[in-house]
Amino acid sequence: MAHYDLSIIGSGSGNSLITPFWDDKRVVLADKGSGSTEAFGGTCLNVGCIPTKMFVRPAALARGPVEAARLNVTQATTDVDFPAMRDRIFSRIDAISAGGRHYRAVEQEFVDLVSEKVTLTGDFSQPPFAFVSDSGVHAEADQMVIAAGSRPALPQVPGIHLPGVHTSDSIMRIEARPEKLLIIGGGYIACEFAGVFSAFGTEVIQVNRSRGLMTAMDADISAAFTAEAHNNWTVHLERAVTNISEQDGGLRVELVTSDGSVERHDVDTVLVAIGRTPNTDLIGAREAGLDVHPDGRLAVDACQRVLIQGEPVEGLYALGDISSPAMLKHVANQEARVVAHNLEHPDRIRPSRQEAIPAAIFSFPEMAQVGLTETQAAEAIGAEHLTTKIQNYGDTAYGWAMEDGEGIFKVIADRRSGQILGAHVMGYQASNLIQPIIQAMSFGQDAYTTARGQYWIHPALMEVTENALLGLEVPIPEDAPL
Ligand SMILES: Cc1cc2nc3c(=O)[nH]c(=O)nc-3n(C[C@H](O)[C@H](O)[C@H](O)COP(=O)(O)OP(=O)(O)OC[C@H]3O[C@@H](n4cnc5c(N)ncnc54)[C@H](O)[C@@H]3O)c2cc1C
Ligand SMILES: NC(=O)c1ccc[n+]([C@@H]2O[C@H](COP(=O)([O-])OP(=O)(O)OC[C@H]3O[C@@H](n4cnc5c(N)ncnc54)[C@H](O)[C@@H]3O)[C@@H](O)[C@H]2O)c1
Repeated sequence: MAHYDLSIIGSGSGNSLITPFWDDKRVVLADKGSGSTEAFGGTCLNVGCIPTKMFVRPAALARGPVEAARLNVTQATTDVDFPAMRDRIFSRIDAISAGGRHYRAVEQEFVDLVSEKVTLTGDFSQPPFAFVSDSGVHAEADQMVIAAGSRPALPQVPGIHLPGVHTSDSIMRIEARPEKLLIIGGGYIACEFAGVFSAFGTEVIQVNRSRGLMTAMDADISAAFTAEAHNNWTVHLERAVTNISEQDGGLRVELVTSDGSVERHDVDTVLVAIGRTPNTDLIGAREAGLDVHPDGRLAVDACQRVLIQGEPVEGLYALGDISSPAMLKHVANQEARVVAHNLEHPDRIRPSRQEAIPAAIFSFPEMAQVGLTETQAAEAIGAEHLTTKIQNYGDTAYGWAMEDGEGIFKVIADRRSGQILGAHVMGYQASNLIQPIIQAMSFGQDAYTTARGQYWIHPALMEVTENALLGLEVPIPEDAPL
């Protein structure tokens, strides 16, 4: 069996662990590949954040005439060339993926690349830690990082594997833009693709079993987004998919409503987006004795060390979707930076940052969030101690310029101290407007100091953020900035 200094499973965020520190050591990197092309480089690059947002941008342009009409400008989107767009996007992505594979496999002699599915094997209570590949390649190492990610969850309904039924792994490479697309799910992926394909002219039917969309977000944002989605594409709530079958060259999807009646929709394409499953089963984590949460995530301590019977194992780390409750690339990247440090400095390991984790959903409209929802904040410190402000984009100068009628920026703080507890945004550029709040929460700045301790460019859209902060009822110290 080959022996290495470092073994990594997963070429997404795991790939960034191979810093110059390892140049004179031996590293093995195993990856079975992502998506239908089994590409190197993980989810974000190949089937996740990057290609989706490369579709979101042209979708925003395709919607341009709607805003233009509000502003007395007549424009028309006359064509969306989906195949050309798809080929442009993936010609860039596939080249990056292939270059990354070549760099590790060929140019870096100290790295061995195993392009196969691997499974943990042997005793994991102490080093060396070993895996075996499907074809029988054995490798053991003094330190190991499990960064094997997650995959789309599939509902157990008949017809789920029919051609034409897609997940985010395959929908972006389809031959042609669907005429009629039924999307199952009401979370991040479902809402982003509903925004994209509806902008391209596809008839979108979004089906969710709960009473709203994006229900994990603050209730005000979830309600506002659900109302907007109803205006922009067809939304059917409180329905469960029970069957998918082939029908007249297309697909027939059967739904059961909350009162038990059955609905049928004939479409050409289905997208399933009901959450993601951590890949602990694919690596045989339970069989190797590693602690696994009930939801399938690997259990780790604050320093990302994997737990066995509640105790951290020295030199055995996990990061990203396989262990993190927040399946987000910026979270996986931060954890990778921490794990890279801990691998290189086992005598002074550090914890990963779990505070003020933000997220954005690049749908139409865009949404962003950081910190606690109002419900969570009330549970945490008592509703009587909260102050909240919902700032309409439309009540600021740039909002007038946009004739914006939908954008809202909600901020929540502790009225006793001015500590910001959370922010929740829906509207144009939500992912950017929220950044000063992320910064304030990360550096412990109170709401008033954040608002008045700096200039805000007038009349930029960022005045939405400033005004939201100024709308909170928080203490203003005597010597506060003016
Ligand atoms: C459609 C979509 C859009 C997204 N958009 C965003 C976004 O806008 N912003 C954001 O922050 N996050 C987004 N995410 C989430 C983000 O992509 C993930 O959180 C992130 O990529 C996880 O990185 P990772 O390194 O943990 O796993 P991955 O990048 O998934 O890497 C894991 C790798 O391990 C390999 N692997 C798994 N099991 C084995 C095995 N047994 N043997 C060998 N190899 C194995 C996999 O093939 C994969 O290549 C999106 C996700 C999806 C699906
Ligand atoms: N912009 C981003 O940052 C971004 C984009 C895409 C994905 N992601 C990450 O990927 C994760 C997975 O995304 P997702 O949209 O698949 O999951 P999600 O958890 O965001 O949403 C899942 C949705 O599916 C519904 N659902 C669950 N089980 C169901 C069932 N059996 N039948 C019908 N509906 C069901 C849920 O009610 C929910 O609306 C996200 O949670 C997020 O962490 C992030």
